[in-house]
Amino acid sequence: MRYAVIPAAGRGKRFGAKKQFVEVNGKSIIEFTLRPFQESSLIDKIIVVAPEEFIPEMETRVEKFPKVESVIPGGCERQESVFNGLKCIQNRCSEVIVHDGVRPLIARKMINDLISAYQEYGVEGVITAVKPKDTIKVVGAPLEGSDFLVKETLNREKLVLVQTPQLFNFEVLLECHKKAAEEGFWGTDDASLLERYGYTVVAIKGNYRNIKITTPEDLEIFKVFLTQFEK
Ligand SMILES: Nc1ccn([C@@H]2O[C@H](COP(=O)(O)OP(=O)(O)OP(=O)(O)O)[C@@H](O)[C@H]2O)c(=O)n1
Ligand SMILES: C[C@](O)(CO)[C@H](O)COP(=O)(O)O
Repeated sequence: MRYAVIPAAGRGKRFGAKKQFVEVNGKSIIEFTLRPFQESSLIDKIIVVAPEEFIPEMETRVEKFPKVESVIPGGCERQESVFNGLKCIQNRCSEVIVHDGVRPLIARKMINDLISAYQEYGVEGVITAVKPKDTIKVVGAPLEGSDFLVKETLNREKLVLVQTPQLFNFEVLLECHKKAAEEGFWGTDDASLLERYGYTVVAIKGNYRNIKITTPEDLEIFKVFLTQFEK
């Protein structure tokens, strides 16, 4: 059984609102995100993770997606929200795709590519990533009046910008989440937990259009990409 766990329990501090519920053309961001999972024949069930006090609102938003098995409460951090999702499908799932609720431009092809790569490479995790286009520097505490003190420049040929969806062997991901919780380790994505505990993760090409709506300008970019998506 292949589940998708969709963490959508963020508070939207950087955006200034719960962006998963923001509407564009009469549809909320979470609805855009769920559609390809609902329509994919390769996904059996979906778990949506929501802020506890917004579970009723989320349940209304997901009514038109019959694959959504349940809407469950999230935690303080994204990692805790995903962990809650994993715990509720324990013993019923062999593979799990984790995808941010606020990456609404995921295409069905990306889900297919991820699953094909997982089957082809036989590794514990497959993620999606794109190459950085800008120069990336490490910074330290700012000098007075500046924003950052520049320390060094990284070789971008060795870097990728990681997206979701990410696909994992369910038991491995659950075990890694348990260990991380015990150790108090917090990763900014799920693959970082597998890396920490010695499992193999490979990356396949993501898509520059698969943006994460984080700050208000991302919503403007989403609207532009959406017009192209729907053409
Ligand atoms: N405790 C949390 C925090 C985040 N998320 C989800 O993880 C994804 C990526 O999180 P992010 O973009 O950081 O969203 P927010 O946490 O809402 O943003 P901020 O950090 O600005 O509050 C989003 O789908 C978000 O809803 C979650 O399920 N539980
Ligand atoms: C998981 C993720 O989308 C990969 O890029 C990202 O790390 C989530 O970060 P956020 O700060 O929780 O939005």
